[in-house]
Amino acid sequence: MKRYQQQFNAFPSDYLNNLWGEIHACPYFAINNLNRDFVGTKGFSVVFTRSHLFKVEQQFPYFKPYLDLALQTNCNAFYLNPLLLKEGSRVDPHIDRSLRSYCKTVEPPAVVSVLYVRVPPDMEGGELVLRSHKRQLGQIKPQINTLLYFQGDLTHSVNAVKTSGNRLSLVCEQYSLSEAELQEIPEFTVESRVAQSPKKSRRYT
Ligand SMILES: O=C(O)CCC(=O)C(=O)O
Ligand SMILES: [Fe+2]
Repeated sequence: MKRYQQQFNAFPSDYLNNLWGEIHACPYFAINNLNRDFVGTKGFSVVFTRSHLFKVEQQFPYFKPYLDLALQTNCNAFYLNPLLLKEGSRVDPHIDRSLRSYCKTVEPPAVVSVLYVRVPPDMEGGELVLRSHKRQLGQIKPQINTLLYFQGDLTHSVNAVKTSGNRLSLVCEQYSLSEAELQEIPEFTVESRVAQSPKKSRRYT
């Protein structure tokens, strides 16, 4: 694969509207606690292995068309997250490696797929910047209904959104793990601030 590639007009437009509605209606959809790099964003995450793809499709049927198209056959573990940015939100430079909380030795994903579900018209800011060893490879201006794939070991960031409106992307980190690593990954679990038990959730009082 090239370092990144884009597939334009990936889905029928009613699918994007459906995704938008379903993600907002989902009880897990809440202020993100992904990590400090995600500033002012909302979302939730579904962690699953290929053997439990059927569970994702059962519990979140609206993700199925995306998964059917975007999942790579050589990958066996996935971290799927809808991500909402509004005016002032940004994502600081990082390499996706969300499965590290389950398995310390995990390498970055083989590939990351991103579908742009909604983007404010005439959005200023909000570009995805891809880098390899400090060298900028591309600055991608999100377009609705574009499915982007990028090599999973690239450092990337999202510039602060300067326009009002919503930038919703559906991101999937796709890993090709060894059998031993795969044992450490939950077969199916949802991560959300909403799903945290009262004991675990931090309170700022
Ligand atoms: O929405 C994007 O363009 C990328 C978001 C991102 O980097 C992530 O969710 O890890
Ligand atoms: Fe990322």
